[in-house]
Amino acid sequence: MSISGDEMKPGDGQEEKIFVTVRVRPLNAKEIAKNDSSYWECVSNHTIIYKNVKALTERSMYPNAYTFDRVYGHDSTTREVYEDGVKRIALSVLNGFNSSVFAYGQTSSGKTYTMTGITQYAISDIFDHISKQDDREFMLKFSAIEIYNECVRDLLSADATPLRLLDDPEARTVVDKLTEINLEDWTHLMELLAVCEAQRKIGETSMNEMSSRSHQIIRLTIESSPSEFSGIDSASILAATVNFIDLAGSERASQSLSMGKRMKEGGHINRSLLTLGTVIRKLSKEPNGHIPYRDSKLTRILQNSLGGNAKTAIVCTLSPAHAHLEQSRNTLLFAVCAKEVRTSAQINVVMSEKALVKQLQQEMARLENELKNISGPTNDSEAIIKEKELQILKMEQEIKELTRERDLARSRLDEILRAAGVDQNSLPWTDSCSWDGGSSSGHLRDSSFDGHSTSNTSDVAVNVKVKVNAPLPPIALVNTYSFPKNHKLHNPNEDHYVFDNITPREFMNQYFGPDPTQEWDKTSQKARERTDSIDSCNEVEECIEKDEADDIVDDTHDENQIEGDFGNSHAEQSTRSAHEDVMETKAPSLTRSTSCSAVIEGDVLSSPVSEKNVVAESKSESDIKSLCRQDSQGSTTSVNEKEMQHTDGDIFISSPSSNTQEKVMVKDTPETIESGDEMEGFDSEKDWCLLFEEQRKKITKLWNECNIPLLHRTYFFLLIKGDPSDSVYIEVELRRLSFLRKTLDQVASARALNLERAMLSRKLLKKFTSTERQAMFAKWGIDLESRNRRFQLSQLLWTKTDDIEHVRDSAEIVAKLVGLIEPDKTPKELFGLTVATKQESQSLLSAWKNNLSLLRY
Ligand SMILES: Nc1ncnc2c1ncn2[C@@H]1O[C@H](COP(=O)(O)OP(=O)(O)OP(=O)(O)O)[C@@H](O)[C@H]1O
Repeated sequence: MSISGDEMKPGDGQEEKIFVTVRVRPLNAKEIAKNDSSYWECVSNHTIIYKNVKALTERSMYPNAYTFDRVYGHDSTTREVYEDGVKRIALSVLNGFNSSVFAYGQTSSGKTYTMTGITQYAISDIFDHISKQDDREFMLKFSAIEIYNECVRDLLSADATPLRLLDDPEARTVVDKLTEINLEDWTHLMELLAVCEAQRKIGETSMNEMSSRSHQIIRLTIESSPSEFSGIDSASILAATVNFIDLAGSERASQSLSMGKRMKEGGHINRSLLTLGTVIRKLSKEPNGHIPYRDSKLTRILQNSLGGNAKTAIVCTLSPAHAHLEQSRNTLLFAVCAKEVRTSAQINVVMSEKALVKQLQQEMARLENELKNISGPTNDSEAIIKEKELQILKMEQEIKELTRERDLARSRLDEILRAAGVDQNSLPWTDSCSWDGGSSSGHLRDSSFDGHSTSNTSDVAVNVKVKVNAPLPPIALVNTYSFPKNHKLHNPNEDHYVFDNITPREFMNQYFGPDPTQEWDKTSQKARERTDSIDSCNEVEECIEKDEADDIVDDTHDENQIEGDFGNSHAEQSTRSAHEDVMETKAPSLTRSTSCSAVIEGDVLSSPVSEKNVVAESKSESDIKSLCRQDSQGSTTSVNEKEMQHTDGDIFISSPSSNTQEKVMVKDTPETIESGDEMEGFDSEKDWCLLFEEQRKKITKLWNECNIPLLHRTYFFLLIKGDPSDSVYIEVELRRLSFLRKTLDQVASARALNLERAMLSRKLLKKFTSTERQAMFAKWGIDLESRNRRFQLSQLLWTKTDDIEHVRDSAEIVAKLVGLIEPDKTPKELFGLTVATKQESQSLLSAWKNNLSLLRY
């Protein structure tokens, strides 16, 4: 491949000096006729001297000897000039290097003569070289311009319109709209050269009958690529140009005798050559300084050849005539400067246009991928589909989980109701289609949850383990529970209602009122803490009137009673301990009614049942004839062992065993207990004892079942004296506990049901967008800020979505029915839900349309 041994890799700049040769033509006929003689002699291949003896003896400002890369005398041939060095430069184009060969010299010095030969030799060699290359494919493009009077003209075009010079991105000057012809063969070349010669401005001067009046540049662009990659778009190619430049000759107007047009031409020629000389001089002296390439069209076009990416050879032609000595010396001075100029040629590897497009496309694809990685999929529809698919999977998992939770909740509720003896067939959820027909649904429809506040149970403790004695009507499960009046909605926003991630218990508390049982454990714990510490018995102290002088009660017997009758082990211990401490350290006197009131009206229990009413309905204490108390060992102690005294309405109980007295104030009882009537209403003391034991067991059992705190048990214990007068308090306690157990059972059942429904309805509502929900609620007149409305909504949705597997379909159907879905959109598009077919959707729709009325109030 290598033509001249200039094998280089792309990008490796090869810096080298311009190859400068000097050629002296022979004397022409006119010069011979004038007896002129040649004083220039090439004394070697590199040195030329001025051999005029007279001149050698003169003190001249010009040197007499000049050395260049090659010098040629008058007898040299153009072939020799070409072969010795110019050829290497010119043919480097075949290796991908830009190259330039141009002739510089005064008019009629032989520039055209020399360059014509060099151009043809070089192109001939190029053809010859290409013909020998089997492994590469070549393409030659031929173009030609002339610079005439500072105008660029296309020599291959009949249009004489000057062409513009443009700067490409790599700061190279290109000729705009220049004709480029694919060179086919030698004959084609000759034709083109002939065209150029015919087009070029040539004029007759006194010095040259065929004087070139313009600078001519013939450009050959050679592109080559390996044959194995021929036709492959991605193959890279070598592309370089070789310029053959025949400059116009400098001339002296006095010598050329030019006038008018020729004088003008000469002026342009000289100016452009002067600029060329300045550029060469500066490049040789100050290559890094400012180089005035743009001062002329010639230097602009030759910029790359003179100081850029090219290999350059200059042939300086001399006229041997003595008459042209000054111009010859100027030419030699130009040559001297030129040989110091360095260029830096590098292989030009360019992409084919198709390869370039393909490379750009690949780069675009890469950038798009990077963009996707940064901003996610650009295809919105694909992203939405993927998101919806994920939502479907998540929803299906939620449905499964919800189904499991519902089944668990239902089984627990069934268990409770079964234990309570409730007819489960009468419950509303047992028949999802009984909205209109079933009595339970009728209750639901008519129920007003705000208006059925039968009891304030917010402070009632509950641990639902009891079974109710009578079947509870289904509606009662709902109606007996009402929202505490002081309950505030934390956030009435319906989205919050639907999407908050609160737990079921928090959810119920927030939207259906606080769980009346939730504070109970705290209260119970609080009670334990209070009874565990004497210092914390403030409430007891409030109930005790201190009277250190008298009214000391011997509580030894009572302790035994607590242990045996009313306390569990913990209660026995803690209560006794507290009571002992109270008795020992403070010697309190107990105010019976105050203590009872504290228990009834205090923070432990607050029953809507009036104690006075209960007492009024109870058996009169005066009817109780006798009573007894049973100690922990089962022995009985007669009430007669105590002496009861009445003073100003106070009852003092004396215990023989302790010689202490207990002062009991009875304020709320309808009547005071008369001494001597203790056994009234009882056949015998034994009857009282049996009754007392029976009631004691009931109370103890209810205390445990209702998880009554120890504080209350302690207070109640302190009320009990062991005589028939206790029956009033025992009766009250039993009624209160029974009511409590029943109420809490109802509350628990209602809450369990409501929770289940609320959670399911919330699940259903989540199928809709916020806008859809708001439109739906607005259409149905549902105000979520109303607790009642919200509850009704949950009941409605519950009824419509009894089967959890239908929740999803219900969401779609409901949306369709309220006209929220655009007719041409499938539910899947709107909700991302899995509905197998459109037919399935339509069948579901028609099925639900039949129950359209059910969806409206
Ligand atoms: N080396 C040479 N041997 C024989 N004849 C030559 C040689 N060089 C030039 N000539 C002849 O000299 C004449 C002028 O040459 P040429 O036209 O090439 O000069 P030029 O430098 O191109 O002049 P111009 O600048 O005016 O165009 C021509 O007739 C040409 O044939």
